[in-house]
Amino acid sequence: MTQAPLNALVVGNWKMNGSLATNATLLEGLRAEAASFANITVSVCPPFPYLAHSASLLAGSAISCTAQNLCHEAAGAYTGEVAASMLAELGCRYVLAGHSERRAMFGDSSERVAAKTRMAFNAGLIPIVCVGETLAQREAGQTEATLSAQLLPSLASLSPAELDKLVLAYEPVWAIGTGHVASAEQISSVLHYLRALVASSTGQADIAQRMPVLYGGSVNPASAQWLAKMPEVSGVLVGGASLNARDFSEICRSFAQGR
Ligand SMILES: O=C(CO)COP(=O)(O)O
Repeated sequence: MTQAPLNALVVGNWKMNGSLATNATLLEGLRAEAASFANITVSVCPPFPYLAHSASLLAGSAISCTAQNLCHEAAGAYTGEVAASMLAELGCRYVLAGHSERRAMFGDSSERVAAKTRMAFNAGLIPIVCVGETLAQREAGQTEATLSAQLLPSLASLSPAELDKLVLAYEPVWAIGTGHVASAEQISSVLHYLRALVASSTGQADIAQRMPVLYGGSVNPASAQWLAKMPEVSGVLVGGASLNARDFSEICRSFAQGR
């Protein structure tokens, strides 16, 4: 398997946490450390109401904002939803699509995630499509079938140019917020499978080989040290540890030094 691109991507998913005051402290702390991870791409995902504020606090830095979700339609009568174009206007570079919490709690089917992926590309955003199996699915030997069913609809409508920009995130549900990081062997096997799946379903083997695939699930400064040394891991999607400037900076630094 060819090595993933060297420039790692580390994304901090704040989920539904934060306030104007704590976000300012967190981002100030990150900016103070940013020089130590300048050779990688770092992005944070504030909740929607804080995107503009966070983007203004990050102005002039290399750290970007990613949105946690987007609407599956472009505009119109979708009360409570946020369009991709709005996120682009606020300066978001990436947007998560299909996070397991959205799939499990908010009805994001794989077809809906595919529509969100399309909306993201239409607005010039880069979608980070998240996939991951539950413990029951893993124990039943259904990991690959689950990931395939989650991902294939999103791949179906993409042009080769779009496919070449797509980012995937493998987040096993049983590893999220549990303190239980997947093993290097488990991650390696799934990331290999995902790149093979992209290659076989799109016919774009070269793009599949270089497609960035992140790992997420209880990443902390200690696990980031060995994750950063895995060539097939293009970066990480960090939840809890991204709420602490020191921990998140340390994770970013591991990837900056490991590349
Ligand atoms: O869901 C995640 C990131 O999107 C992972 O969350 P934790 O790092 O808190 O396990």
